[in-house]
This record gives sequence, C-alpha cells and structure tokens, in this order.
Amino acid sequence: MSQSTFTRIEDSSTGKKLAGPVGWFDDRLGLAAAGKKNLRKVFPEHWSFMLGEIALWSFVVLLLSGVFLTLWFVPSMGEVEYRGSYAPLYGIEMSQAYASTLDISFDIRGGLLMRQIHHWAAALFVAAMMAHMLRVFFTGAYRKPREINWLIGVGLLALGMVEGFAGYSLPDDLLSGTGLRFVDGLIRSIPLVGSYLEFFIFGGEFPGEIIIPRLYMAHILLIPAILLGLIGAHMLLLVYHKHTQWPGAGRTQENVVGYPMLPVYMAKAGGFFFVVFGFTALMGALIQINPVWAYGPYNPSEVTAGSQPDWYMGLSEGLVRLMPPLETTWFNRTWTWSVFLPGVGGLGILFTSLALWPFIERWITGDQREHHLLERPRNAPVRTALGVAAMTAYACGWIAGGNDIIALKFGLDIFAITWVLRIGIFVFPVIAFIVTKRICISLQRKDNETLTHGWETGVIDRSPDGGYAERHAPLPDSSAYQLTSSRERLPEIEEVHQQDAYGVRNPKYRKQSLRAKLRRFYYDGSVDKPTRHDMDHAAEHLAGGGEHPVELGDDFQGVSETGVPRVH
Ligand code: HEM
Ligand code: HEM
Repeated sequence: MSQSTFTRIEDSSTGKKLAGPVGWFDDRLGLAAAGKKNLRKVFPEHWSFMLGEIALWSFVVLLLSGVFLTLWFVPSMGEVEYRGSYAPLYGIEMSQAYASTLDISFDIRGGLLMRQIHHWAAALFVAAMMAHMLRVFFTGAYRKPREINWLIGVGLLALGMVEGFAGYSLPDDLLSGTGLRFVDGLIRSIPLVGSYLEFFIFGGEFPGEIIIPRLYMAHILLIPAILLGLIGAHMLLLVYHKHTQWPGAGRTQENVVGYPMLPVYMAKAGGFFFVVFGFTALMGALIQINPVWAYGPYNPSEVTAGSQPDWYMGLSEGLVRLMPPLETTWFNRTWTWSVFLPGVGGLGILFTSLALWPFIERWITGDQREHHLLERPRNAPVRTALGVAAMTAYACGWIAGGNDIIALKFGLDIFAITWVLRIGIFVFPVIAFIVTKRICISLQRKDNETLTHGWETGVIDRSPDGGYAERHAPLPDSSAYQLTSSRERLPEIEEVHQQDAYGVRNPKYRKQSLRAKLRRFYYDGSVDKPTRHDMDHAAEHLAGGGEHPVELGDDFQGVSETGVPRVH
C-alpha cells in the first residue's frame, strides 16, 4: 500500500479514523473531508427558492413513474386487435402502443394511477421550470456569474418541452396522433429542407411506422439522460457560485445567510420531495388526465373537435391559429409562411431572446460586477416591464390555442376572439410595459419617501390651528439597509459625439450611440436612491420635530420581513 493512501485514511475529515461501515467507505472514498465542507454549505431561505426544487422533485417523480410505465408499454406501431378489458374498443384494430397504453390503464394494477401521476408530474415539471425561470428573471439572479446556469436552464426548459411532447405522442391515440400531425406540419413548413426533414424523422411519409419507436428511444433514454446531465451541471454550478439571497440585515455580496445543508436544509428538501410526490400522487389519484380510451386509436383522416395539446405546447398552437394566411409562390414552389413564421419562428424568437437576454442587458448597462444579492423587481423597471410584456404576449398566444373551446364555452364568435388576440398580441404587451414600468417607478418613489421621511405611523395629530398631520418615525437601520443595499445607483450616461474636439471622427460612433440610447431607455424614469447625506439630513429633520417624531412605545412590534415596522 502506498504511503499517500495511508495518510489519507488517517487525515480524512477530522484526522480521526471513522468506525464501522462509514469508516469502511471513508477509507476507500475519502468522502468525509469533502462532506464536511459541503454539508455545512449554507442555503438562504425564501419561498421563491422552492420553485427550482419543485422542478427538481417533479423530475424525480417522472423518472420513477416513467420506469414503471416502461415495464408495460410496447413501443410499436404494429397492428393488433384489441383484446383487453375495455369493452367499447374490444376487437378494434390498433397499434400495439395504443393497446399497451389501454392495458396499463385498465389491466395492470396501479397502471392508471402511474400514468396519471406521470402525466400530472410532466405538466407540473414544465410549470415549475417556467415559474422558477420567472423568479430568476425578475430578481436579476442570472447576472454575473450565473449566466451559464441561466443558459443551462434555457436548455432544460426547451428539452423538457420536447420530452413532454414525445411522451404525449407515445400512446398513439387520436389526440396524440393529432399533436404529431401538427408537429409534422411545422417540420414541413421549414423552407427548402422541410419535406426532407419530415422523411428523415418519420422514415417516409407521415405517420409511417417508426415514429413511435424513435420517440420512445428519445423519451426514455436520450432526452432524460441529457436532462439528468444538465440538471447535474445546474446543481454543481449552484454549489460553486452559492445561492443568491435577498438583501437584508447582515446580508452582503460576500456572504450567504441561511441554514446549513445538513441537517436543516437536507431535511427540508427531503421533506419537500415527499410533498411534491404526495401532491402528484393525489392529483393522479383524483383528477383524470388524458383518458386515451375515450379518443380511440390514431387515424390520420380523423381529428376530434376540441383537440388540445398539453398546456406548454399551447403557445405554438395558438400562434399558428393567430397567423393570417400568408403564402408565396417562388421558383414554382409554395412557401407557407403562415405555419413557419408563427410555429417555428415564434418559439425560435422566444428561446433566442431568453438565451441572449443576460448578455444584452449586460451590454446595455455595461455592468461588469458580480451580483449575489437579488434585485427587487421594482428597482429594474425596464427589465420588469419587458418581462411582463413578454408574459402578456405569451398569454395572448396561449389563449389563442384554445380559441375554439373559449368560443364554445362562452358562446363567443371564434373570429372575434381571433381578431382581438391578433391585434392584442401586439398592443397588450405595450400597455403592459407602460403600466408595469410606471408601477415600478412609483414603488421606487415610495421607498425613497419612506427612507427620507420615515414610515407612516398612522397616528394623526391635530394642530392648534386645526390642521392634520401624520406622525412619521425614522426607519430602523436594518430596514433602511434592506431597501438600499441591492439598489443600484443610476449611472451617468455620457453624450456620444460623432467627432472629438479636434474634429477626428469617432470610428465607434454608431455602436456607442446605439448603446447610449438603449442605456437611456433602460434607466429612463428610474429615481435614484437617496444619498447618505439625504438620509442623515432627513433623520435630523425627523429628530428635530419637523415631521412630528413619534415615541416608539409599547405599540411598536419590531420590523416585518418586508422592512415595514409592525405597529398595533
Ligand atoms: C429541470 C429544470 C430545473 C431544475 C431542476 C432547476 C433547479 C434549480 C434549483 C433547485 C435551484 C436553487 C433553488 C432556486 O433558486 O430555486 C436553481 C437555481 C437556478 N436556476 Fe434552475 N432549475 C431548472 C431550470 C431552470 C431554468 C429553466 C432556468 C432559467 C432559464 C434556471 C436558472 C437558474 C439560475 C440562474 C439559478 C441560480 C439562482 C440563484 O442563485 O438565485 N433553472 N435551479
Ligand atoms: C422530463 C421527463 C418526462 C416528461 C416531461 C414525460 C412526459 C410524458 C407524458 C406527458 C406522457 C404521456 C402520458 C399519458 O399517456 O398520458 C409520457 C408517457 C410515457 N413516459 Fe414519460 N416523461 C418523462 C420522463 C420519462 C422517463 C424518464 C421515462 C422512463 C424511464 C418515461 C416513460 C414513459 C413511458 C413508457 C410513457 C408511455 C406510457 C403511457 O403513455 O402510458 N418518461 N411521458
């Protein structure tokens, strides 16, 4: 045995040799030292940090329930006559994939429950990812040094959607076949290569006989493996960068305030896994999802009215429904823009903008610093407003995906809905942008007001001359720190000139002036946080009775989480 191995055993973690099975493993893996460092890692607390965890745990539920389904699902498009226990379909010709899905639903013990858990977990997985992404976006958590983790996230979201779609297509019922037909249309609409791609993917003309086995391979092996790798990288980077935290007393860009991984966080996260599992199991047990037996086997010549994709595919469906007909004939060929632009272009624009945003924002603001304190959405009004505008556009496209159902349920005219959304998808985001930006700026002003004039106590004094005035009390230091510590001071935006004082042309004029314009747009309307001098001055003013300082007597109950003092 080499000397170095011997030393490692003796030195592991505390320098003491561990006893029993733990010692046996530590002798061979030396994990105690690594564990000691990492298990004490501190994780900050906030409810919004649970969204990423919901994504993580619903993925685990998908893996577990998915493995169960693979035991019984037959990924074949070979025709069989149905001989299972669902009487209405007895004797009908169908693919083995569909027949096995019916078997899972009716003849395998716990099969229907597992299918429903799997499907609900898939819907939850994508929803949690999106909510988590919005939390990261609106708090600026993607800023340096977390851009790579953001990019991994964008990849996870895209792959998660493809994975969900592949799963949805597997049972080969009428609904899933209709979804596949839609995607076939998207593929074919791609100029020049569309029909070649279709033949390549479907092994000939749609639907062919190999798409289900191919999707199966992608669904249970290829994509989950990539997802697993990416999630691993996502978590490693999270540990490496450490988690961001909300500003607050004692929290700086250099530290992390929270609970250690072991035992507190581990117990919480472990418990949370069971909550997510329990929740999806309850949904799977109580709420029906994708009753494939009601749709019948896939037949390319049939489509049922009211066919709907899973919720996360609603956007592409809706955008295609919104697009007015647009076709050109060039070189003796038809170019179908009405499918390509909304279907492929729409999602392309969405994902490209998501991936590029951290870099675009950084270019505009010129901010090269690291950020470990989260930014309140109000303190980045243009970012917040752009996010809300994008969500509004998404909502318009998404609602359009169900225009037929909305028309039927609410007795409305489908063309009226389509036209409102067609115009709305351009107009509503602009309104949302303006309104959100104004709200953010008003909230910034309110913060400034609280910082310089103290908080409103709700105690009204009547003066001898009959006037009324509310008493203000100075903000405790911790609350003032919370309101100001992550708030950026507004930068000076320099004028860009085409020539310098000596008449020499500025070769970078166009780039610099575009950047200055965007920077002005980015900071437009924002108000700067009060300076130390303003705050000291205000404190003196308050203490001097200018604003009727209040004695904080028994009614003062400390400061709430949001920094507002509690009074009863
Ligand atoms: C499979 C999907 C995903 C899983 C399992 C996952 C998991 C997590 C977890 C557990 C955290 C730490 C807790 C939290 O802040 O919520 C986290 C942080 C983070 N995630 Fe994700 N995430 C996923 C998708 C995404 C997506 C779609 C994005 C963005 C496009 C993203 C970007 C980030 C970033 C930038 C952080 C660091 C945030 C910080 O330190 O404040 N993630 N992720
Ligand atoms: C992010 C991960 C995953 C997502 C979003 C997802 C989504 C889906 C969806 C929506 C279905 C259709 C369910 C239905 O019939 O109502 C499905 C089916 C299926 N999934 Fe997954 N799944 C994932 C991971 C997995 C994994 C890891 C496996 C296997 C190890 C798996 C195996 C299956 C099988 C065999 C089916 C067909 C059975 C059936 O439809 O009843 N899935 N998946």
